Amino acid sequence: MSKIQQIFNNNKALITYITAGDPDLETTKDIIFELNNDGVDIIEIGIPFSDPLADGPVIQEASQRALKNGVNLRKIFNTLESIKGRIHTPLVLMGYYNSIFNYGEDKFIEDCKRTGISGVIIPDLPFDEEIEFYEKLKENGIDGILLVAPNTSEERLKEISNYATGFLYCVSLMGVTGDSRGPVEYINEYVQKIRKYVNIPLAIGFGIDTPEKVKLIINYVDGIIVGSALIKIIDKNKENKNKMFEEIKTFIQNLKVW
Ligand SMILES: O=P(O)(O)OC[C@@H](O)[C@@H](O)c1c[nH]c2ccccc12
Repeated sequence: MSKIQQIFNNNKALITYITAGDPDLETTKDIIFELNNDGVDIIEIGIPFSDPLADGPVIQEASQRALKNGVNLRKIFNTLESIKGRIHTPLVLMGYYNSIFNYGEDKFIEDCKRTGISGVIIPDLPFDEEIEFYEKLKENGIDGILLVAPNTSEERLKEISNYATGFLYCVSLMGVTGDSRGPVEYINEYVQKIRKYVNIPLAIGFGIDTPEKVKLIINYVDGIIVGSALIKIIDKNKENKNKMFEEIKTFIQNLKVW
């Protein structure tokens, strides 16, 4: 059982997303330590990209800020290398396929392994577009985390169940990240449909930004993913890191309603 899957043993998981290099990589490092100490269960680290199709304005802007700072995958891996062994929370790298393709798939996998990355999420790379890549990840002990959306067919869920590892990322609505309409009222039905075919943990993300929302959905799922709301806290406090870490701590504590 992978490190990620173990997290879900008798435990609901709080998964948080940050964009690497926003506001800068040194701060990203400190934020990772903070989240690690605050009891976050899995940390998603986003590779900034110029054309982030699935992202709403908050994460788009975080990406822009990071890119302006010259952040790239090589520098992200260097940062990860420097904290290796000091973080117990599993780390998941999330990025668009273009960044990984340009970096080189094999080099990417090697560097994930070298820096202790537990999983990878590539929202624009369905498993059957690059089966070999996903198999290579698995051979190297890295979970290739797949996504489903409310319009994913039962046929497709069946196929996905053969490949999905770690947890399944269930997008809460047809939209982009940070869409505060999510999660939707049909969460119970949505999750039950998926569970008919998929027997790994289900985590839901997109639009989860308050403890009230978490309370509404936590009983149906195995984990929740929070991104934009955290990015807002980081951006708002970028001139005062102590305040940033204080606010992150409180935010995380309040989200853990279970
Ligand atoms: O920002 P939100 O609405 O809290 O959703 C999580 C999301 O940010 C994170 O998992 C994510 C960031 N970029 C993505 C692209 C596709 C899918 C998911 C993501």
